[in-house]
Amino acid sequence: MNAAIARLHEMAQRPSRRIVGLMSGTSLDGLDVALCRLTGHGAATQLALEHFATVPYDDDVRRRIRQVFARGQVSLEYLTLLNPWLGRLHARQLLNCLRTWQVAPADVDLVASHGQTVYHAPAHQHQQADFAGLSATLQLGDGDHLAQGTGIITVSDFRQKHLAAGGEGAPLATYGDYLLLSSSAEERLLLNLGGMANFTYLPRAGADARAAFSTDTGPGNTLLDAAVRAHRPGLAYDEDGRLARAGRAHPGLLGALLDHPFFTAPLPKTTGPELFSPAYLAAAQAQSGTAALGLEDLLATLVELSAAGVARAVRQVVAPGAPLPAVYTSGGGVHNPALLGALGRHLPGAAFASTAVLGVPPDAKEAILFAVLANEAVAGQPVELGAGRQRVPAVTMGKISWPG
Ligand SMILES: Nc1ncnc2c1ncn2[C@@H]1O[C@H](COP(=O)(O)OP(=O)(O)OP(=O)(O)O)[C@@H](O)[C@H]1O
Ligand SMILES: CC(=O)N[C@H]1[C@@H]2OC[C@@H](O2)[C@@H](O)[C@@H]1O[C@H](C)C(=O)O
Repeated sequence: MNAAIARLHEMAQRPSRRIVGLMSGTSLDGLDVALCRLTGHGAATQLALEHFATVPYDDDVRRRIRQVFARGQVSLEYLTLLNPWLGRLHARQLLNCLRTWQVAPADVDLVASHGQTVYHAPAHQHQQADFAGLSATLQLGDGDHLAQGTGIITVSDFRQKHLAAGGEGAPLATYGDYLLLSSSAEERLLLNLGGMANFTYLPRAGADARAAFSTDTGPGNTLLDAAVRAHRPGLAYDEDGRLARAGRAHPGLLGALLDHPFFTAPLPKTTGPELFSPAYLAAAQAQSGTAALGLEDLLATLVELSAAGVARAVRQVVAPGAPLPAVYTSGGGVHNPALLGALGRHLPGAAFASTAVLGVPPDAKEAILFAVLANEAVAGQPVELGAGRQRVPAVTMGKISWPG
């Protein structure tokens, strides 16, 4: 028998596994690395986060990814080269983390690698008549290169199975959120404020699991970051929302931005920077006569847009007058008081807390979720949330690469 298959068989039967989750999100800020001890599987999964770090990308890495990121037309040669290059980069970044943490690669059971999304094309968003009705998504950072570069069996490319089973390839947070964070005490909304904003709705544990699902709600930080970069080259984002807090939202521009069918489309839905791009912003500015708006007012408006997108989606889940579920926030947006303030205004009466109070550090959550998916791929069963009603297919996800 292949030694890697024997190792997989052995680790699948063990009570616990040590899995490192890797996530490189749409903000291109760096690689999130979460070393997890996962005990059990399915509803019995228990998480102990041993270490977490975000390894920042330098300007050269960001420049290379931006050559293809969310672009309709790219050099096919460049894209082909970027795939193994990112796999090797992520392998080196992971090995550096393990060295710092004094963990031997041989003591890690699995790498769970999301890779870098470079294009997300849900059926409702792309305009390719040849592929009408087909959803697709592409993540780079090849798993074989990670396995070969680290010597650790690697699970990668999680989104393809979700697509193959009828989903949009995202959000995948549903599964891990459901397994780790359902509560019998309360209904929950787990709100992730990354480049895109998305949430998972969790009914009370023990109630009808078929109600659990995740959806994107629109932009999170992506347009804020793009505006800051355009007006203040050298700055990556609006630190602590200082610029946005100094501005006033422009109602005409906000109205033009919200006047997009994405915001009224039924849930669940996914999107990305392909739609919520500088071109979308420029069109709304032209329509509202706000092309010359100052940066502070522009950011104040974009913060309102992100919060309004979240609130509109929440209102599609929660019946009018019904109490709002408890909201737990994660992602880089938790560090932006302007965004949190806007959310408070758009969802009055909601109780907000960070996922940290649930034992999941907000910056580490997405990397942890991929470790959970890899744990299910090896030791679990397809997570059954109900017959695909909310496009949450009952599948295990990820492709397995072994070294050697
Ligand atoms: N101190 C801060 N003040 C304001 N904004 C911040 C701060 N720290 C992080 N952010 C925002 O968070 C972003 C990074 O968020 P995160 O790492 O969650 O995104 P991501 O995982 O790349 O996105 P996605 O979840 O869409 O894939 C930054 O680009 C910035 O906009
Ligand atoms: C295609 C893709 O990479 N989507 C990401 C992105 O970042 C946030 C949002 O858009 C979400 O849909 C998803 O990531 C999380 C981890 C998910 O799948 O749940």
